Amino acid sequence: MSKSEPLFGRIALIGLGLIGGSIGHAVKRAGLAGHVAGFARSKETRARALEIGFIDSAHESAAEAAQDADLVILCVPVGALGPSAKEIEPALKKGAILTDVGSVKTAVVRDVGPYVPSGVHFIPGHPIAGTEESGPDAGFAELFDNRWCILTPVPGTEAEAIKALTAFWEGCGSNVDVMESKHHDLVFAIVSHLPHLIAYNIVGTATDLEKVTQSEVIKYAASGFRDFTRLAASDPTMWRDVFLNNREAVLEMLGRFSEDLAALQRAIRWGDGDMLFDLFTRTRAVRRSIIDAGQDTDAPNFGRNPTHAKSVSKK
Ligand SMILES: NC(=O)C1=CN([C@@H]2O[C@H](COP(=O)(O)OP(=O)(O)OC[C@H]3O[C@@H](n4cnc5c(N)ncnc54)[C@H](O)[C@@H]3O)[C@@H](O)[C@H]2O)C=CC1
Ligand SMILES: O=C(O)C(=O)Cc1ccc(O)cc1
Repeated sequence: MSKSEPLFGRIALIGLGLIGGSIGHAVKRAGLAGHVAGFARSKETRARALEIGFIDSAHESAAEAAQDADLVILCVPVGALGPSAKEIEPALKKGAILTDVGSVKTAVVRDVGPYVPSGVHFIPGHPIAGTEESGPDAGFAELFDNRWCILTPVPGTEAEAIKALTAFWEGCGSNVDVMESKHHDLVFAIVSHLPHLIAYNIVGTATDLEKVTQSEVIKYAASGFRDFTRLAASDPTMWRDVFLNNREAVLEMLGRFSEDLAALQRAIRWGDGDMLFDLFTRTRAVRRSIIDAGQDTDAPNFGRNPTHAKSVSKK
């Protein structure tokens, strides 16, 4: 990513964890802003963000960080987006773009929408990139490279504002798609939210088993189970908020999933090998399609902080 004329004079990051931090790093890498202002609730997080250098100024209130900003990005858990928007409402300047990075979109339109002053362009967003880590040290500039970022503007949003936010995410390394918020929530219920729920559940079930001790689960964990433990290590607050705020779509997908699981249960009970073989053949092809589409989960930066990877390999 080469540096060019900044797209925005002042950017405000509200929330300085994995996503806020990664945006800060990506902005610095590509020179997308003249100044990056940051807000986090804790003094330690603000100090750490300044020390790492992904923000230029740290502020004790979200409103102070958002003051005079051309682009304000809410990077807090979904349940905290509404209260954060309420807090910054009086500080937002006319013509500014307000966006977020929440994993759920319909609830964000509902919760943030009422606090958008006239003349401010509100465009909900969702970068499809992340890891199981959180906090200011988890962020890294490459997180968004070749990943999708979905924008879900409400009808009537100015095209120029959507264009500017698209250019921003492209500057961070992403490819941008636009879709309707309800559709977004349905798609991500199956490709992201349900997989996390299944991971939380299987890891919970395994560690609850009476006859298999927790130490045996840890000792003999095969790679399939290990993959689930990575997802199940994701931030509890973030994922609680995702499930509480995408309830309908997740329950819809969970209903379908349970029916399909019952069919598998029946096939195993009745020794229906053909059914099992046919399904496993179809699912194997899906993995190949993902890799062919360039979304290779084994790519070096998928779900990995390269800084951490380096420090681990040095040991
Ligand atoms: N972690 C991931 O893989 C991805 C997360 N997202 C979304 O990004 C957002 C942020 O997630 P992360 O950066 O991963 O989380 P994080 O836990 O690393 O950072 C969250 C930040 O929000 C602050 N915060 C937490 N509760 C707050 C509250 N009630 N009021 C004000 N500030 C609060 C924290 O102090 C921290 O600065 C979430 O909405 C999540 O759905 C989107 C894509 C991927
Ligand atoms: O770590 C993983 O495997 C992820 O799935 C990352 C992720 C988590 C939540 C999102 O809304 C988008 C991406």
